[in-house]
Amino acid sequence: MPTQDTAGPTDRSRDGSAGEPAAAAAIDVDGLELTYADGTVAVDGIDMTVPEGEFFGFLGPNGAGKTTTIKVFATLLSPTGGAVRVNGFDVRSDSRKVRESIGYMAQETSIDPELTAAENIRFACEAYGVPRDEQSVRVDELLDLVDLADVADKRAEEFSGGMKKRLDAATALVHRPPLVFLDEPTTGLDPKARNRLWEYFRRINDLGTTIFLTTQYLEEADQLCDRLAVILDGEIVADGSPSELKREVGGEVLDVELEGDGTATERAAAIAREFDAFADASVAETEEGISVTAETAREHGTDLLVALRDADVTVTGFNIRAPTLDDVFLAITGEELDTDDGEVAQ
Ligand SMILES: Nc1ncnc2c1ncn2[C@@H]1O[C@H](COP(=O)(O)OP(=O)(O)OP(=O)(O)O)[C@@H](O)[C@H]1O
Repeated sequence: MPTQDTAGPTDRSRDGSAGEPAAAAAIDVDGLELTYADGTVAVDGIDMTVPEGEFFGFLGPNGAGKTTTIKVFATLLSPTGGAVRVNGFDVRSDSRKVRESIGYMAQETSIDPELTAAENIRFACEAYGVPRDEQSVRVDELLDLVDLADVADKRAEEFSGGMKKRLDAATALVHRPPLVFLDEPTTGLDPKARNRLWEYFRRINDLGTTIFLTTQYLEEADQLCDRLAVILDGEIVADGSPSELKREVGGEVLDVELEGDGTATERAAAIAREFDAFADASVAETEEGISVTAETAREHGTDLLVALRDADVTVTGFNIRAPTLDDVFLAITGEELDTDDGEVAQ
């Protein structure tokens, strides 16, 4: 987000024209709505507050409204309803100040493949108005931060997908913004490259930077985020820390593996739903069989297995475990989060 004069590295002053006091929230959202020109309601009245220093996750399937929301925060789209303050500045009336105080890593990398790693960062320094005499130090610092110092003089076109993403993350940090937006930064990366990026994001957050991350990967949200919100069809349907959300699912999960086709699964699911010992259970059909989440899953799990056997359903395996974020998602939406991995890059 190029600007001429940026806020200094540690300058978090709020000298907005209205002279507002310093806000403790990095992001404050009140009734945000975003309807596109063609009438698509992408964001349908969301409220949220992200305190400074937090690692916040915005989780949802494709098309839920994550990118639209992040674009409003980064002032690339203007809200059609509600109010949003970022680093204390209003996104409508103070958009320049918002842009100066944030870093934004978009879904598509913004690096120039013909430039070297160091040149890409230096270019970003110019674009963000980092003073010339500070640029060399900044370039070295950031190359170190994302472990690209040893390939500083290599052209980005020679880099793997994961290295390009790391370089892209570095370019979003040249002006040392207190808040960084990461829009699905690991989509399409293999697990190893993904893990490495997580390390850098943790490092950036440990240095005090607030992070707002969108992801369709439940494990990513679970591993990284202090708190998260789940968005579905433009509305926030759950929020809290990963452990709070898991607790809300209630009880434990009994996974039952079944022999046979979909008919056996359907019958088993029907039996589990009507099973008296499982009040308020949620039952999902999975690839292997069924998953039953209930307060009494541990206590009465074997009773269900007996009931299944009595109904001639063959159980080939079972396991009782604590809920994961997948179960949270399943409980909220009734569907597993279908992640479209796309191409896999190293
Ligand atoms: N420029 C646009 N004009 C009209 N509708 C749009 C536009 N951009 C996005 N949408 C629609 O708005 C809704 C939310 O899209 P958005 O890209 O914000 O979702 P997302 O959660 O980021 O998904 P993805 O992971 O696919 O990017 C979708 O229905 C999408 O088709």
